[in-house]
Amino acid sequence: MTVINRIRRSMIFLNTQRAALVKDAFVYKPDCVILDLEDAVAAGEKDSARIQLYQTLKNVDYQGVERWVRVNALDSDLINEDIRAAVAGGIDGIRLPKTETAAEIQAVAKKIEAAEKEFGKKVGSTMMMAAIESPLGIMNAYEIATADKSRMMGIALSAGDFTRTMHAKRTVAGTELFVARSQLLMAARAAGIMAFDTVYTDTDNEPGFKKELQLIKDMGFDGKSCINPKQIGVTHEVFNPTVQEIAHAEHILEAVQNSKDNGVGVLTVDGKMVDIAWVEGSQRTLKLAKAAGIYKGALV
Ligand SMILES: CC(C)(COP(=O)(O)OP(=O)(O)OC[C@H]1O[C@@H](n2cnc3c(N)ncnc32)[C@H](O)[C@@H]1OP(=O)(O)O)[C@@H](O)C(=O)NCCC(=O)NCCSC(=O)C[C@@](O)(CC(=O)O)C(=O)O
Ligand SMILES: [Mg+2]
Repeated sequence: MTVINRIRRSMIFLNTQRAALVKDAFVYKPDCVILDLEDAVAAGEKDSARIQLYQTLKNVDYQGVERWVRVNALDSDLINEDIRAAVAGGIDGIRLPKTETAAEIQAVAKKIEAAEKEFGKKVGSTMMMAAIESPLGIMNAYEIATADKSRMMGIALSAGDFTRTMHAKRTVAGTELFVARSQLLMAARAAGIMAFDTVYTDTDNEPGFKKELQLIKDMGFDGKSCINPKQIGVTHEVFNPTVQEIAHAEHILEAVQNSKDNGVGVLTVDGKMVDIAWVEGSQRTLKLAKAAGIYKGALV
């Protein structure tokens, strides 16, 4: 699956209403940018933000940073023009906010296909991701994740709207998000697509942000939606495999290979039991490290 064969630790929201924010965001080296036409843009500025979006996509070289557009929701009267401008500008993917059903993904995929045809783009070349922001969306996460097997790159949790619709309160521990995070992750893994965690709004609280990053990395998320450039470096730092994780993964792959040659199934590596079930995770660690430019070995 080519769409997920890429590292996406950080996706930073850029408010398309503000030219100064969108024109050189690539200098912060995020893995992806999300040019926002939805909630960051004031109601009276939607048309000018969309024009700004098109000009940006046409004129700014994002230097390899993947470019996504968060369009307005399917039930808005803005989404058709949002998709046309994004596709005409040559976007990599569309992020649909407030997704609740597979039918919504299929309806948006049709609109994207129509825009690809209208603007002479290869049909199927625009990826999609769904932001899930409500209990109904969480209940339908697997159907959403599998609604379009060729376009869907990932699903993302959006905690601001999720806690609103749950009548819940964001807490430091994140207890209110635990089930939603787990269910969204399981849906993504079962569908074979990527999973992204929600934004962290307390931008001056780096220790708190780091703790949340460690939690979601350990749970299995692929990356995080960000809102401020100062969140990018720390996101990469936490998501990148550590020196110890890289060394341990190498030891496992070498030891399992040797033990296979010697007819041994279970063994001890760095003091811990290991068998064939550890191989895939170790390969993933090394692939991630290679994609991040911190592993040059030949084991993957
Ligand atoms: C929070 C704040 C206003 C703080 O501003 P401040 O200016 O106080 O920040 P400072 O740190 O002082 O900025 C230092 C320098 O960086 C520049 N700079 C700042 N932010 C930048 C950025 N994003 N990109 C590039 N550049 C940036 C700034 O211009 C300055 O440049 P300079 O003046 O040259 O030094 C600002 O960050 C911001 O607007 N963030 C994006 C907010 C946004 O898009 N929200 C919508 C998406 S969430 C949502 O909708 C909820 C969700 O839907 C989520 C989901 O779906 O997942 C759900 O339901 O949960
Ligand atoms: Mg939201």
